[in-house]
Amino acid sequence: MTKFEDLGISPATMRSLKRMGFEEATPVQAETIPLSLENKDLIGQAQTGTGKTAAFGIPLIDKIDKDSNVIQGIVIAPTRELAVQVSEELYKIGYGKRARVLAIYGGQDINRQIRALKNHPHIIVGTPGRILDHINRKTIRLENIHTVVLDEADEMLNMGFIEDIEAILSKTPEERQTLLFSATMPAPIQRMAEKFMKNPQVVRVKTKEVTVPLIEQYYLEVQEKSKFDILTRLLDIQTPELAIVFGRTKRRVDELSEALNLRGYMAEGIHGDLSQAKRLSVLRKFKEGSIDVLVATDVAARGLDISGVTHVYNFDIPQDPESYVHRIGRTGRAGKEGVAMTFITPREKSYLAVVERTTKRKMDKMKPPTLDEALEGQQKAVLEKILQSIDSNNLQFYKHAAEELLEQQDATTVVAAVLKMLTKEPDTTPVKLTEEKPLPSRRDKRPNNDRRGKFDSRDRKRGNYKPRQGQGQGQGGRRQSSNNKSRTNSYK
Ligand SMILES: Nc1ncnc2c1ncn2[C@@H]1O[C@H](COP(=O)(O)OP(=O)(O)OP(=O)(O)O)[C@@H](O)[C@H]1O
Ligand SMILES: [Mg+2]
Repeated sequence: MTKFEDLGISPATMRSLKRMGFEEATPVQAETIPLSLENKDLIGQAQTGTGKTAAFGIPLIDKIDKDSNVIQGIVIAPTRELAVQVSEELYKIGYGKRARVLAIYGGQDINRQIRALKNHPHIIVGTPGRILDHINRKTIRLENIHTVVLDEADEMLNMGFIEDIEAILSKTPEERQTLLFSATMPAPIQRMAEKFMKNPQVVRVKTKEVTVPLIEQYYLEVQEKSKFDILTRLLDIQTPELAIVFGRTKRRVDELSEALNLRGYMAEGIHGDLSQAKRLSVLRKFKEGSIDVLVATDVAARGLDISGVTHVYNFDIPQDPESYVHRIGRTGRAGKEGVAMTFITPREKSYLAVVERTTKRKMDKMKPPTLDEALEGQQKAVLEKILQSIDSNNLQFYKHAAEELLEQQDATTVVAAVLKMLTKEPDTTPVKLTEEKPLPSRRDKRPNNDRRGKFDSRDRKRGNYKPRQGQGQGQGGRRQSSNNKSRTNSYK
């Protein structure tokens, strides 16, 4: 275990860390902070939820000249929600030093951002499209930048974002420090990244698995049309504290959240077509627990740190194995446990092996639960609640009525009636879900014993390499149009 004191961090930042309750550095922090303080370029790859934000944030803040009124560091993140979250964490890290951090992202009034920029932030955290807008309007100047961070670097350098990133980097000084962080770093992306960097040190925290060992991983073989009933049964049995259900498209997310509400779950959806105000309010409600199921496209797959997420359900298998790693990484964070369940339709079965090859871990097969099992699950949840209520020992007011009832009926009958009343019977209200096309079957396209590498390159040449559909990262036209381009990190 490494103490922050031993990493060469300033007393002002140490004060912030103390206030945040950080006692020891996580492995990725211990390895990268000293290098970063020496201004080395870095590629940092470490599992989800292991503190990469503070790994780049602590040295970034520490190197700020507080008395200078220019922008000195810039962090680029793929989604608006992540930009907000990272800026909040940097604000906390910079609290001791009184560093000024500003988030600028699409969907927020640009004039408001221009006014905020007049307060001379030291660090900007933003999404690529909006940062470029400000550069073009000359409302931000990057000539005094000493550090550029690409959070979720592989996502930032995939085909959808690369042009924006190149444009931003070209406006920063040559001698800048460039830091790239992500839980995944496919080799082609890493090679591309190194072009932007000077002798980058690659720090990979040595662990066997790409995913977090504390996340239990299951898959269920299901027919497309039975997915929804199975999802609700799982929710009834597993009774997550907070759950995220990932769907492939925006339409899917809308339909799923509506269907969940019809069956009595408190669910809301988040995707790139919603207004920014709506996106932030859904996320806030989820964090506060006033909704307990968040239905999301991959817009919520990366970086979001929401404590209390105990379960992730991949209602649709993700479009690339990296996305699987990030989606399930919304649970099992900062040493907590989590459960991830992935639905696989018969035609998509070959993708399972690809995901497992990427994560270097086998998923356990789970049988889809039956209605009776769902009922049992709900009953168990009620029993637990009753036991909790007994523990809280606040029952005096009810005891007289209980005694009267027990004079008329035997105890087992009374308790059974109470259980029946409290148990939510599995709801089978019919719902409408448009069927989602399965990912193209890998087997169908691979003639004879052709190995995957060949399949892959041919597929790419034909332009038949599936871009992500409809997840809309909310970067405005730029991102939308680039969505049609192929990604470099899809299933290989
Ligand atoms: N040294 C530390 N001690 C205690 N908690 C920490 C420490 N470092 C980070 N954390 C907390 O751990 C959680 C996860 O951190 P963070 O979001 O930076 O993970 P990440 O590695 O960026 O994950 P992802 O790959 O999903 O983006 C956060 O709530 C953060 O505040
Ligand atoms: Mg992160």
